Amino acid sequence: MGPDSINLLQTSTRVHFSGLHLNGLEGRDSKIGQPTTSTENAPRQPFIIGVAGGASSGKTTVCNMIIDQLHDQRVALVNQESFYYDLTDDEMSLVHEYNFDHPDAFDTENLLFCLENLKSGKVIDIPNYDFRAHKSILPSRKVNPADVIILEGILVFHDHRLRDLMNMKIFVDTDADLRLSRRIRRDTLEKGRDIKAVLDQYSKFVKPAFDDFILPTKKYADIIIPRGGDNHVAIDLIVQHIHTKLGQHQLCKIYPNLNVIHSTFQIRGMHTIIRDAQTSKHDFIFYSDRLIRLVVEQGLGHLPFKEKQVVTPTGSVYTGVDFCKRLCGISVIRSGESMENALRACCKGIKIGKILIHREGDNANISKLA
Ligand SMILES: Nc1ncnc2c1ncn2[C@@H]1O[C@H](COP(=O)(O)OP(=O)(O)O)[C@@H](O)[C@H]1O
Ligand SMILES: O=c1ccn([C@@H]2O[C@H](COP(=O)(O)O)[C@@H](O)[C@H]2O)c(=O)[nH]1
Repeated sequence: MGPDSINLLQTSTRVHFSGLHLNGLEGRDSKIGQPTTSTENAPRQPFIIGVAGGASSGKTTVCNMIIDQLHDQRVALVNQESFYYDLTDDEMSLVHEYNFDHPDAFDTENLLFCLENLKSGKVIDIPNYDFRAHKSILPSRKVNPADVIILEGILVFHDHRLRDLMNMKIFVDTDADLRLSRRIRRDTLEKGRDIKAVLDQYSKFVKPAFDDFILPTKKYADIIIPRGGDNHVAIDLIVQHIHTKLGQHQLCKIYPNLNVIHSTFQIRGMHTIIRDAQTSKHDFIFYSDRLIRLVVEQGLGHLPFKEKQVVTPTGSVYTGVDFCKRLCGISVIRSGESMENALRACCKGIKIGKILIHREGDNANISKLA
């Protein structure tokens, strides 16, 4: 662990807190949300997470739990095992002698190439590695650009170029006996291997590679999760952190008093409809009105209020707030007056004034007529 670690958990020498280590995460992912240009269309840098740990430690389980909780974000999952080199015929004939746990078993150059392309917003083709054939088969898997990219695999922290691409590094730390028992169960039941072959591979390659290559990369982790998918506290904290980083909208960096409404599938769905060239005028107006209503409701939430107590029908006192009085709306003529209906629907009896912003002649003098 680096000297700048923030410890939220124990090692033998550190404070025991909750089941999670954060090693200098804060301020690290400065690439996220950094304004490159001032427009909303500027491509947002995806948040790249690396998830490493021994075989059968629960990496996939942890990734799936994170993905489940990031429901309103676009997430791309990339497995390092998709990038195993194809075995040659000679290697196939001696497959029991092949070390699938050595860093050289992976085509790391291709993995880097794919990840860099995905990061820059391109659709990528990921090889489809077949564990029975020990080679990639067609068709490959298309992966679309995403807000969050998760790279999972036993050795994803081994190459510094991969580590450098990551905004967050997670190490799933599960006891060796549990990893072995899960591996025996998985390889015998799901992969149809016999138990002797599984144990031989484990003692010959899996365990030595864990000690020599995987465990030494634990020091690069920002977060170490003991007990993998059983550690709900750790996963909740990770998801919260990702949400915070993704929530830092580009424009908020430039305009600190800008409030960006939290996105949901509903909101993204409506944006999809109003951007679609095929959408009818009727639907465009309907969904624009719904979106505008959300903006108006959100805006009203920022107006001042004062505390107010009321007596409920059951006679108890409820301490609430009173909306501020003397509100009026100003509608800008020629902007389509698009927010008027929503404002009237939200604020009973509100008075709405009109303002015309009018350009006179070619000298760009702007006068306001109310
Ligand atoms: N917390 C857990 N409790 C019980 N079984 C688990 C747990 N986490 C993972 N497993 C099982 O262990 C096996 C390996 O888990 P997986 O998440 O695929 O690990 P990895 O991706 O590290 O190989 C799978 O069969 C999975 O269902
Ligand atoms: O053809 C293969 C390729 C890999 N393995 C083993 O898989 C694990 C890594 O996968 P996890 O999902 O992280 O468990 C690794 O230990 C390899 O030994 C294989 O047996 N055959």
